[in-house]
Amino acid sequence: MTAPQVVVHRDKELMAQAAAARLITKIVDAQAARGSASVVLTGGRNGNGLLAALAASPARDAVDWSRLDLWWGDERFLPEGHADRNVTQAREALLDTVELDPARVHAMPASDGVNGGDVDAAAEAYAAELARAARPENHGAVPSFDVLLLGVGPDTHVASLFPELPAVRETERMVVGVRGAPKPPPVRISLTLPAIRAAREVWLLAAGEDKARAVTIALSGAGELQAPAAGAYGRSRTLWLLDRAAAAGLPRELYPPASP
Ligand SMILES: O=C1O[C@H](COP(=O)(O)O)[C@@H](O)[C@H](O)[C@H]1O
Repeated sequence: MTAPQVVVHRDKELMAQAAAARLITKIVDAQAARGSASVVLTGGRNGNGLLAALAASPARDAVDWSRLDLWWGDERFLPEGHADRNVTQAREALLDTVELDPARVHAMPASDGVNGGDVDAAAEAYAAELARAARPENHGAVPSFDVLLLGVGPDTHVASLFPELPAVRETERMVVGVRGAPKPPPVRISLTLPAIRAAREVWLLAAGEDKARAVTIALSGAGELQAPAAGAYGRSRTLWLLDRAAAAGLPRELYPPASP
């Protein structure tokens, strides 16, 4: 477990731009070191804000997009192309504007795909795809993602791991089907906490007043069953990227000294 590091930016626009710059650097460094990079995307407002900022950044041309594997931390289990699917929103924000290798874009299954409406079968299929991509040196059933992004929900959910639902208790499987999510749609697919913790770096994004309570709870010692964001950490680094509004409830000792 890595201790959380907190960075606070002035507002959500600056947070998105700074996170995009950070992600570009991380991808370029991973590609220089290992030939390719892998990133797990998140849905939600802050995740899409980061992708839009990346699309607008001139530095995006420093990335070799054809040597980037993209995975998803969760997906709303809806038909292919549905406007509420995280992959649809990511395509609109960034993916359709860069030269990705389609074989390296690992979208989670749709509800009208080969598994039909069986969300458990769809979750198993995604787990199998992750397992095929894992290398022996990864020591697990998922690749060692370079960066795994997570938007933090106002209820402290991350990916589609909601407080007290069975998915957040999962300790064996890497991907699960989720039913009864309190945020629509109720049926989803999610990486589990063990899969999230296989990442080298986990970056949690939260901006806006409506996230302040969740951020304070998750960073103040709450348990992961009650506050799933508290259980999300990376092997080398856990970074909380916030704006001032989301950081407003943090106790002084958690607030970074050099914040504006
Ligand atoms: O439904 C979801 O919500 C969370 C958080 O979204 P936000 O809009 O409150 O920032 C997101 O992380 C997740 O991927 C998504 O499916």
